Amino acid sequence: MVLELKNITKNFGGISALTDVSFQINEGEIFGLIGPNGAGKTTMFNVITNMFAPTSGEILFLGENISGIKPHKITDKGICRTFQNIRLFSQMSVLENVLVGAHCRNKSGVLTSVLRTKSQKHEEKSNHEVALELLELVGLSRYEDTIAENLAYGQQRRLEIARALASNPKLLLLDEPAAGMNETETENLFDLIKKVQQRGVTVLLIEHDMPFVMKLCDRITVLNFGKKLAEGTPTEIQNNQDVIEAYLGSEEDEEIA
Ligand SMILES: Nc1ncnc2c1ncn2[C@@H]1O[C@H](COP(=O)(O)OP(=O)(O)OP(=O)(O)O)[C@@H](O)[C@H]1O
Repeated sequence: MVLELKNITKNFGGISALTDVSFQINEGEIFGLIGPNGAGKTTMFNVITNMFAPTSGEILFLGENISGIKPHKITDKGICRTFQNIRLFSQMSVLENVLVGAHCRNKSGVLTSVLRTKSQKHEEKSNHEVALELLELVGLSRYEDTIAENLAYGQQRRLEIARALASNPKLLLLDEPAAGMNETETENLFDLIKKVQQRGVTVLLIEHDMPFVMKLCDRITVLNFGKKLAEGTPTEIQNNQDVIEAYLGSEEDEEIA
């Protein structure tokens, strides 16, 4: 098991964003976290990455309790995320963006950086190789020198995934990766996430595009008003009466089936 969330509750003042939510993600799964607006999905990502601590509950990553660990240490442990809004270094090149992500996997400290030791030069070389390989994976090889902000929207999203993968995560969290994408971009994203899975990375994603989620995910947890409403395979979720009612009752323009 890669991730185990045990009875997670998160309160913001009087608001309970998450109430007693538990679920587990197995190694190699693509796991979907869905639910109407305000259901608590992003809060769950923030709790997993320790942007803030849960009010109560436990997070186990590869069997280790990671509650309370600093966010940058979470990356070292092997969890990396993308955000709802694109957060690239817009004035840096495509390759440089991925190299920044690769920096997290380095062992060199400040002194070795200054002295440019043999081991650091070796690290730089291997970072460069890894970055090029990841650009190939996400289909951006020929844009390595392009300034990130000049990429098309779907390409920027794929670059974010390459940057996240550069830290060599075991678990990748994707927050609405298909948001704002056209049909072709969404299809490319689908293929990319499958390839990420084939590399042995476990994926947890939040997504509102229901056909995309249902086709892509191995299992899904549904949140509603901060509580777990259902969990199961895409088929089980699509046929779950509580889920259907929650979505029919929401004001969103999304359908579960
Ligand atoms: N930092 C915060 N401070 C106060 N309230 C918050 C904070 N973050 C989230 N909330 C509240 O927690 C609840 C859950 O929000 P959250 O953003 O996790 O939902 P969501 O499922 O990700 O929604 P969406 O699909 O719209 O992104 C909401 O009522 C929200 O207003």
